[in-house]
Amino acid sequence: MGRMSVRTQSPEPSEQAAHRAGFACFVGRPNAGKSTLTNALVGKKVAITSNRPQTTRHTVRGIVHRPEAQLILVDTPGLHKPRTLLGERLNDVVRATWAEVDVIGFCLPANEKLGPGDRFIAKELASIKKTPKIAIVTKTDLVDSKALAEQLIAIDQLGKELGFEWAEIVPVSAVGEKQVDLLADLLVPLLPEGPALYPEGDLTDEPEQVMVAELIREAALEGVRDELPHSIAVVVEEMLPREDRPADKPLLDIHAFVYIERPSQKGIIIGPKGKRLKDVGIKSRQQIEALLGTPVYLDLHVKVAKDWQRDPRQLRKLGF
Ligand SMILES: Nc1nc2c(ncn2[C@@H]2O[C@H](COP(=O)(O)OP(=O)(O)OP(=O)(O)O)[C@@H](O)[C@H]2O)c(=O)[nH]1
Repeated sequence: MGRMSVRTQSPEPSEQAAHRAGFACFVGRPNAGKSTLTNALVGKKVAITSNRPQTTRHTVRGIVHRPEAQLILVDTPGLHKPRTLLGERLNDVVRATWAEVDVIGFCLPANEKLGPGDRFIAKELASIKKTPKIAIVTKTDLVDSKALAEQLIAIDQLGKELGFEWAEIVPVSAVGEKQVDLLADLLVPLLPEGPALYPEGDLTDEPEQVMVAELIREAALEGVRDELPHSIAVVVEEMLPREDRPADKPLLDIHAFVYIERPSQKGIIIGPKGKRLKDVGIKSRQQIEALLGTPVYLDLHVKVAKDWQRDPRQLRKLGF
């Protein structure tokens, strides 16, 4: 076996390191732990996580502010074998993102053997020559040290097979809060020198409407993912402060549509006597209020957008 550098310690900071700022994105199979890792690095919930694949439809950025650097995380949807027009568009978005960032973090769960899905992504990565690639072994809390060592070797080997060297191979656990800071330490030197690109305190520049839509979508999918895996889209039509409210009692009116593909799915979303939709409304309203820090009146409507995953006009309307 040739040289393999697996990091468990931070590099020594040099005396007067120049300020750096730039973009990183995490790629990897669905469920690889990208969103959870983004949240762990940023320290606040900005991306939506779930235990089911492909919830990260939109590019969500989290920003790590440090005295010596600003690391902007771009969370892309998972690259996957396209079966629909939506799938193809998503893959285009992913590749465009990869070509623009300063460093790519390839997330591979420690507890799952490398598979065809990983190789598919790794091959695509290999074609993006100039961007440094860090292999991030996620969920290390789920395996013992022997299994972890085997995974590290397999990942090193994968890079060699495809003709490139990982800039680093870093084992992390976002849930166990292990080596997450180290990962940031290793990403920062790969960023270009330059001033901060965002004001301190900014955690995300994702338009609020998109984040609100994601929260509603997440709540709407809760418990019915098996029945409606990828058939829900949420569009926030309007977000306006209610007029004539006293300054100390503001209210934000939010009108949103939950799109489903078929009329038969309406019952699943709405539930008996509308109870389920009501619960979805209550749950997502609480999260939106926490996110935006203001009381919210949430108005949800369910609409059928037939086969929206295949129709370019619908896709545009839904922001793809
Ligand atoms: N034990 C453990 N579980 C983790 C860790 N990181 C993520 N998970 C779990 O793995 C599942 C997937 O994590 P996500 O962060 O949603 O994965 P993702 O790659 O963003 O998934 P997509 O949005 O589907 O692409 C969730 O159930 C997480 O709780 C970790 O460090 N340890």
